[in-house]
Amino acid sequence: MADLMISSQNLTRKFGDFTAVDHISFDVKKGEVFGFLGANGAGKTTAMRMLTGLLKPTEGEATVAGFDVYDEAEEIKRRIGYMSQKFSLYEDLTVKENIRLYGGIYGLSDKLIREKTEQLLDMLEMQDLKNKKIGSLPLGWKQKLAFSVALIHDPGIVFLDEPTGGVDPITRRQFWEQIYKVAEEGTTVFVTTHYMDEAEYCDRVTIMVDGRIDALGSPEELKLEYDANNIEDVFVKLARGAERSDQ
Ligand SMILES: Nc1ncnc2c1ncn2[C@@H]1O[C@H](COP(=O)(O)OP(=O)(O)OP(=O)(O)O)[C@@H](O)[C@H]1O
Repeated sequence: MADLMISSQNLTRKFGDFTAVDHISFDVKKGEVFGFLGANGAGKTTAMRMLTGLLKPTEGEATVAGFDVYDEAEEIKRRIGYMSQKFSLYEDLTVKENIRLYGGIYGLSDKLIREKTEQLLDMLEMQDLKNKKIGSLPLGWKQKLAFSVALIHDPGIVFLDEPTGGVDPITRRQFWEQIYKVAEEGTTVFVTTHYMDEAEYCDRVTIMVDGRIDALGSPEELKLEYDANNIEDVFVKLARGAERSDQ
């Protein structure tokens, strides 16, 4: 049980009469790269918001890093990293200022922030860019930096909401190398994506359709189960029966 970073049983969220997330159940182990797939509107962001302590579930149970999503949301927030396309770095601040800002938000001491800043700039080979405003950097660099900043407080688990949107396949591949590296070091990675090739890089994936988890397993298991050549085929077979209009 100590190795379980997420445990969800029948987690559900309704908005009025509409069920955005419908009784989803799954576990995620420490160090696992867990992919969350689904068409637009399937319920991925709502599920992620419940697991990160930002939104109360309507029913069901879930723990993240051993803490309960209903009563211990603040504990959860302190122990997770979070990166989304929408909430990211401050464009008007420099690379170094962004790192310092997030270090402060996550409660690191000034000394640790200085050390982490140097480590991070070296690791990302961004020393020459440290005084450049974020707004002037290519999207791929911003994503790599946002990912590293989400890990600055060494959380046990990081949630990534469509982290690689809008960049080319080579830049996406480099981003995934960063993901593997932190997973090897023991950090759990929960990632939503709609890039089907990225699903193949995950240890296990779930596919959400109309708020439900319709498939869950390793990419190999799912391809066998659905008699498909790749995850995209699995996804198409499942999504064909979907009802939500915005996909
Ligand atoms: N606050 C809200 N009030 C009412 N309906 C909502 C709310 N948030 C989400 N929904 C609805 O719940 C459904 C699931 O939305 P959600 O954003 O979780 O999907 P998603 O899979 O993350 O899609 P996307 O990739 O487009 O973000 C959608 O039909 C959406 O319109």
